[in-house]
Amino acid sequence: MLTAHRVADIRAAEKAAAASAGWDGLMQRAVAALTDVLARVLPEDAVPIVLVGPGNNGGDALFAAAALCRRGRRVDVALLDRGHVHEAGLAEALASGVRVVDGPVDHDHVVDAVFGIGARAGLDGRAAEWAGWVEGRRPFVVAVDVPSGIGVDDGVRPGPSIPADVTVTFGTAKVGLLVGPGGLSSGRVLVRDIGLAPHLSAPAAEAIEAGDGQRYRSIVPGPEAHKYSRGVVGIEAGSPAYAGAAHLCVAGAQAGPAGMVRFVGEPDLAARVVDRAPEVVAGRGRVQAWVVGPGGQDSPDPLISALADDVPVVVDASALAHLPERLRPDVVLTPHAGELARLLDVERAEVEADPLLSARRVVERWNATVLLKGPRTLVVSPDGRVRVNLSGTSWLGTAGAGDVLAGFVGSLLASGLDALEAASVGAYLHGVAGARAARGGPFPAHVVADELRGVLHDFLEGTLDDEEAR
Ligand SMILES: NC(=O)C1=CN([C@@H]2O[C@H](COP(=O)(O)OP(=O)(O)OC[C@H]3O[C@@H](n4cnc5c(N)ncnc54)[C@H](OP(=O)(O)O)[C@@H]3O)[C@@H](O)[C@H]2O)[C@@H](O)CC1
Ligand SMILES: [K+]
Repeated sequence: MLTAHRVADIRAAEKAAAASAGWDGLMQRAVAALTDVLARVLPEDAVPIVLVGPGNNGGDALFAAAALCRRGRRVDVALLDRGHVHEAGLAEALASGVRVVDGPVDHDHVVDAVFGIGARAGLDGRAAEWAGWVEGRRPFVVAVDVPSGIGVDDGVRPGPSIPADVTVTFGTAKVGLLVGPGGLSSGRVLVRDIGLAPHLSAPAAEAIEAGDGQRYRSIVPGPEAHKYSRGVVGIEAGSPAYAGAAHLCVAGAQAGPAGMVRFVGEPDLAARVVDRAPEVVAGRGRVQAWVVGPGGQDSPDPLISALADDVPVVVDASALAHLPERLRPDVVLTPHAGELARLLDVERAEVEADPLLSARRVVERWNATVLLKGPRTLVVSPDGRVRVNLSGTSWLGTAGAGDVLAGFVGSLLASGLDALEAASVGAYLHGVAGARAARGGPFPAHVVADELRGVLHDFLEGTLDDEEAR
């Protein structure tokens, strides 16, 4: 599990760690980690420019620049403000042969050490000019700890910023490296240990990784299992206009761990679903989780009757327009940004600018778990836990992919995972399945359902490849 913390918690952990390692000791661990990454990701013959701000973030990079020079590399450094700079770092850089220049010119490699966790979101003045230069030239950028200009705790990007290809972050990830525009500006996030772990509080957000399958072995059927013990998922989905949503939702559910899928809907549609998926049982009966809404009619009835069963419910698409006053934590709402904006009666752009805040508002308003679909799908629980999904591919933006996801999450709920786990495992594996499907180029959504089965198997067996999952 990748963990992310808020700045206040990181500062507290640093303080505790510094009590034994000393502040300089901690910084030198960060410097060693940064130097190591820079030496690997920057070509030998490149002359990077290090953009240095006033704080310790700039200090880290000055020491790392010095270390690279001592290894025979050439490094340029530009100082945001000569009057405010990590003096010991600058002295070591100068003594090691770093060249101080006015600013970036024709550099193809940039190390962004303007601001770290002391950053306020949005750049102005000289830092904003540098951001403009980066935007125009598009060099390869390595961010030190965080890309400068983003909100470190929330991933907002209210003004100019310096997007990174790689972010080397110390001790733990920051929430802003994962969510919202900041998450999309951080490139590949490499977390490097500097000894904070024993001092960190509970993470503010987590992201499932390829190696986490062992945690979910409870969904593998035991020797005594039968179809009912594995869980039954009930689906009310599809309509004459969107018959395909019923098929795709069922396909998603069948790819999951539940032992049986029940389908409730118009007799014609139910007959077509069973024709296509003969294992499906049409008609009502006991279920351990419901999925309502994919491609559904504009009616409150499916959600009302699903909620009456008192089992976990996935509420998707058309059903999102019919929420009662209050829900329960075992209800998973699965809006995309536009649907979530409608729930909050705000513009879609407002949701996209700060998805975590927007998702939290819906969680608080309805007391339900929210899975906010997007390039970085978020899952937020009423108990405060947050998961960010890092798997996937832009090719997943395809009609029907959400129907597959809703069915798959329903199946995970029916098998006994709690709402946050079912939603986040579902989003993660759905993303991996999309990435696998995309190896052959664009794909229709039913291929995601086909891939899910194998992806779930590999995840649980511990054989999923981390590279494939990104
Ligand atoms: N502590 C440790 O043990 C370790 C720390 N480490 C490293 O230290 C980094 C944190 O260092 P840091 O605390 O010095 O903060 P950093 O972000 O470099 O500078 C803050 C300064 O910038 C200014 N400023 C901010 N935003 C601005 C804006 N938008 N526009 C203009 N100005 C702005 C801000 O001004 P202020 O907000 O105070 O007015 C303040 O003066 C951390 O990310 C990691 O790299 C590692 O070495 C491991 C050990
Ligand atoms: K930085």
